[in-house]
Amino acid sequence: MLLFENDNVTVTLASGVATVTIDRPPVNALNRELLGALDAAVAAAVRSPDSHSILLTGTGRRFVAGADITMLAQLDGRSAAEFGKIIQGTFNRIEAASKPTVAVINGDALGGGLELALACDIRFAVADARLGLPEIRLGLVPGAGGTQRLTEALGKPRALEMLLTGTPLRASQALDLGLVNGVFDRADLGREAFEWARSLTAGPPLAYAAAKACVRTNLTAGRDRGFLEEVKSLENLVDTADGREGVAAFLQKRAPHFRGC
Ligand SMILES: CCCCCCCCCCCCC[C@H](O)CC(=O)SCCNC(=O)CCNC(=O)[C@H](O)C(C)(C)COP(=O)(O)OP(=O)(O)OC[C@H]1O[C@@H](n2cnc3c(N)ncnc32)[C@H](O)[C@@H]1OP(=O)(O)O
Repeated sequence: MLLFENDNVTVTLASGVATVTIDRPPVNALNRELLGALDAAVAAAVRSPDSHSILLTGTGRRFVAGADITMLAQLDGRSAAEFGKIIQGTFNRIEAASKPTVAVINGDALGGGLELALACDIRFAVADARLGLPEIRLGLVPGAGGTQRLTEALGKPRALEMLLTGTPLRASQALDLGLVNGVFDRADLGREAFEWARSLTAGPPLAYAAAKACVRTNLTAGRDRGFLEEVKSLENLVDTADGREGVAAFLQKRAPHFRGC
């Protein structure tokens, strides 16, 4: 089932999994039009009552090779800052999506491409993918959240090593460092990622959103606020049908049936 379609982005829905596919040959480079379409596509996936998890991937043998450098060359300082705010906004909305998001890294994820993957909750990569932030080699710095999210993911020394050298990680190195959750051969990546996402579809949507909010609160407002978010989430969840259903199903020794309310 097709949830969204435009020149460069489509969203299909199958078995409760929405798949957002970026298609802008030759390397899925990001420009304003693609970011607008990506924003609308992810919003459609989040809005659909039939999607319970969201995959983001690219066509061809590259995930996303970053912002469109040809477009960047036309920018001055003010328009560069404007573009930075646009791309940060899109990626922040992806990070804040109420449903689990999975980056299916089907090839090189460089610059804005890795920044997009970093905005997702889970990352699976194909074995020959490279993941890096080469902006320093352009005399720039990542402007779509990469300096923040890479540091959160790897810690300051490893993040600065990647930021200052611009040298990408191979997928196996990214796995060893915990930057990705899994690495697969190209023939297996799509199926493995889809099955992982589908495994979540019978789960409790409200609790998924709450778990993501708790983690995000720690990252944005600190640990103490994160503890408070946990307590607030439990207070809200326990008064929902799903919050009662999970415990009742356990005590009745049956599978729970969560309905997202
Ligand atoms: C002077 C004013 C500057 C103003 C700057 C303003 C900045 C504001 C930014 C705010 C938001 C920041 C977002 C983000 O942090 C910034 C970025 O993402 S910068 C880009 C980072 N990415 C890269 O540096 C990757 C560059 N590409 C490569 O390393 C290689 O191309 C590759 C992807 C590893 C593939 O290599 P190859 O297989 O050898 O193939 P080619 O190199 O020949 O490429 C094939 C084809 O694709 C074109 N291309 C590749 N990458 C890009 C790209 N990012 N944008 C546009 N086009 C790209 C390449 O030119 C080839 O085209 P062809 O020659 O065939 O027409």
